[in-house]
Amino acid sequence: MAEIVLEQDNPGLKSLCDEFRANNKIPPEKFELYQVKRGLRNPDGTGVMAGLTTICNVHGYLIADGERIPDEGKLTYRGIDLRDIVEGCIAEKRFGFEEVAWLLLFGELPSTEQLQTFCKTLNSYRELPEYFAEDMIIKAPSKNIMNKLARSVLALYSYDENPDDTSLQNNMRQAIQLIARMPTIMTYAYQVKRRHFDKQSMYFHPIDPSHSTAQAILNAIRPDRVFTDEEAKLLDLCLILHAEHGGGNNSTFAARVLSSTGTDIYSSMAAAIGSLKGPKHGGANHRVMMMMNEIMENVHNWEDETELENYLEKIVRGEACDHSGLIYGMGHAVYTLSDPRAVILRTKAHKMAEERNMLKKFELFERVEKLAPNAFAHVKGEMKVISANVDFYSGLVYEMLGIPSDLFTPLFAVSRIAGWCAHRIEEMETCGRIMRPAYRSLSKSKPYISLDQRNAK
Ligand SMILES: CC(=O)SCCNC(=O)CCNC(=O)[C@H](O)C(C)(C)COP(=O)(O)OP(=O)(O)OC[C@H]1O[C@@H](n2cnc3c(N)ncnc32)[C@H](O)[C@@H]1OP(=O)(O)O
Ligand SMILES: O=C([O-])CC(=O)C(=O)O
Repeated sequence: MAEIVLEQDNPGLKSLCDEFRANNKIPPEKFELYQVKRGLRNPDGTGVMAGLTTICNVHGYLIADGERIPDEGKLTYRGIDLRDIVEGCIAEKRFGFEEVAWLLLFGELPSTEQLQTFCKTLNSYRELPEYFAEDMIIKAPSKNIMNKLARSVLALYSYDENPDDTSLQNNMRQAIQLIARMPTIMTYAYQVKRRHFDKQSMYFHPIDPSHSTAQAILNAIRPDRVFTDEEAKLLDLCLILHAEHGGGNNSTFAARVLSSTGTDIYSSMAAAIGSLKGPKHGGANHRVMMMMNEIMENVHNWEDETELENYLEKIVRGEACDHSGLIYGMGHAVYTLSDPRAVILRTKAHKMAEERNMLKKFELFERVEKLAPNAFAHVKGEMKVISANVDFYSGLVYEMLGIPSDLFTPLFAVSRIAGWCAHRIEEMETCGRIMRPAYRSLSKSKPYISLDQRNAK
């Protein structure tokens, strides 16, 4: 008998899938019957309470008489309203991402001296270990930068003399080094991807130790290393907005689940990166731009709301775009009326679009944001309150900053690693019990049949 050719559309592979389908059915009603919290959600859609945290609070609804009442979203880092952090940094004309990373890790805003020391420390760790770029990034390029980020973070284990020590001191050292190195890994991986897959020039500019995280990124991805202070501050704002979102978002939860086993930081951060890559999570910012490009190509009159809504309905029916049935950048597990990060990004995108003569495109985004809930309601028959999430406008802002789409989701990871590390440390220092939920088994007991008897059937 020949072996099965493991290639797309091969009949042998298809028959394996038929075998799987025939033996692996779980009727959807069983979830209700056994009161299984599908997606770890309560019947009203709220998340199952899985832990306690002092790092962040995500507010998206009110509960009255046991019902979820939609509300404007509010996000606080260590108790401080995200909007106040953003406004504070803008008012003082400062970069804010490093301050936020400190706040998330340690629990209080830093003093000037603490902030300066922290920035210097980050800058002194931006360079990767000797031969890391050559051996881990250049030699094995990946067309997906998130994949390369995860692999590189995991590989850092081999370059760490003390990788498995999970004491607070060692976790803190590793966390700060990772926050410092993520931009370098991301930009190197991007350069190698350009050269290898896109057949373009690759450049490794020297790292400037005086740069903030946002400046370091622009310095590394611009061929001429030129960028304005306004551009760097805008990227910094995006990093602030993406740094943290509570313990329950999928990637942070993944980091916490792995950390609860006592495994090393590199394993838990690689898992979080893998989670964030998913199109229902951080990967949505890339999908939004793909979806909007398709809308721009297929909707004849961008100002015709009926034509646009019809197209959005096609997307929800799974007949257009990636056929997932999702309008990317819309909806959220917690937020209902608004995601505060999307509100800030919309304002920024509007201003940038005015300055760059791109208002027509921005207004199309706004129209999609307005019409998506109707399209969703018409197709699904549900009047669910959905609004734009953080991923809806971020790609547009990055695009206007000249940042390639390859980096949209990786930039999310470069920022969110601050939150992931804070949660890992909190999990290990304050919880200390392995996460181990249960799965109800639906399998029926059956005897083992010997190979001869099976063949005789
Ligand atoms: C940083 C972030 O992770 S932000 C989120 C980024 N993700 C996206 O933008 C992808 C599009 N949005 C979605 O897929 C969802 O809204 C999520 C993943 C964000 C939240 O999912 P849930 O909490 O399960 O959403 P919720 O309970 O509100 O939705 C339930 C139903 O509405 C559907 N739905 C929710 N949002 C959308 C959407 N944008 N487009 C189409 N259908 C949607 C869900 O698929 C689900 O349908 P089903 O019951 O037939 O399976
Ligand atoms: O909270 C979530 O489920 C997803 C999200 O917005 C984030 O992680 O920023």
